[in-house]
Amino acid sequence: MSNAFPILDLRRFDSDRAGFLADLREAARTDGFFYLVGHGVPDELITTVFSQSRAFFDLPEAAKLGIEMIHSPHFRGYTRTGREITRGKPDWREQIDFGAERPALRLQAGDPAWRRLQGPNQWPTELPELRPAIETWQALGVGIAHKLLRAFAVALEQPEDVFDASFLPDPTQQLKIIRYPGQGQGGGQGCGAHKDSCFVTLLWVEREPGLQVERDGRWIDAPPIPGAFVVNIGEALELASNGYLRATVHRVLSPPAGRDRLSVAFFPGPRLGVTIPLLQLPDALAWQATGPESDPHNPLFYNAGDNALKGRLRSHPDVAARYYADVHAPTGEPASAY
Ligand SMILES: O=C(O)CCC(=O)C(=O)O
Ligand SMILES: [Fe+2]
Repeated sequence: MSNAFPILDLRRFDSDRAGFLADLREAARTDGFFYLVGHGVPDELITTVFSQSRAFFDLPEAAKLGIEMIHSPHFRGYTRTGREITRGKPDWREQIDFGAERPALRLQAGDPAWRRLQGPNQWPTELPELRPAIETWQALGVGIAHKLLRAFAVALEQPEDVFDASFLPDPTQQLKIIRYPGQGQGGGQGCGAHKDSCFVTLLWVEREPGLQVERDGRWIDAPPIPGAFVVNIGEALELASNGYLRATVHRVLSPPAGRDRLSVAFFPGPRLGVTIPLLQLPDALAWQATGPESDPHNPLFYNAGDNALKGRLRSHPDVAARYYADVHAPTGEPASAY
């Protein structure tokens, strides 16, 4: 059976730019999901990250809880199965969230709440090899994302560096290592339907299928392809392109009983302080840019920090309650109502 989503080779951005951009534009305008090869991430790094991830998830629960996210106002650390919430329901997955390793910002009264997002990670001391591997993955992922952003810029008939000032030198670098237990242990919703808030998501799935993409009200399977990232457009690109590019809703089903599913999801996003630029598209494209989707359950914000924080507060109500009890949605509701 052929794949529902195209396979793009990133090397063609240099060797066959016109052809690559035509394929990218087509992929971006249809589902906003594609597979990416020619990305340059070495096999050994992938093997190390998955073997270290598995070793972490195999640790006794008490050890994993030593780095639980509730200890971090920056939404870093371990989340137990069933603790993360999507569309109001628990996700049947356990994970560690990492971000860019930076010191927490000095906060003053009246500072915007998103300034609390920056800070250090929580690394498991039992697995010293995990940290350098994740940091290498983040660095390579930023390079891939930067190249993709340049490609999207040209595809949108913009200056090639139009996103650079919103991304570099200190992009948002959220990365999750995730384990989905098999059905029968409470599973079903591995991860509920959602959009990602970043520019583009670079997802690597170890081997199990389960990811599904919404197309015209139906769910289309996006199984892993060996050697390829699954790439999808995030809300920041939807906002920048006034909806010409769409962040597509997707979800993950729990694997069958007796199996589990590991993935590494990297969400390179705009720098926290920036306003996501609203691009002036040429007329030929602008008529198809009908504005970002207006969804009362998922307001989109041009302020990158507000948009990133929205997703974190909604997904981790326990962390939100502990460190962000003072934060309210623009409508005046508590943040949990986002
Ligand atoms: O694990 C996956 O396959 C995708 C996870 C995902 O969509 C997310 O965490 O945003
Ligand atoms: Fe996602």
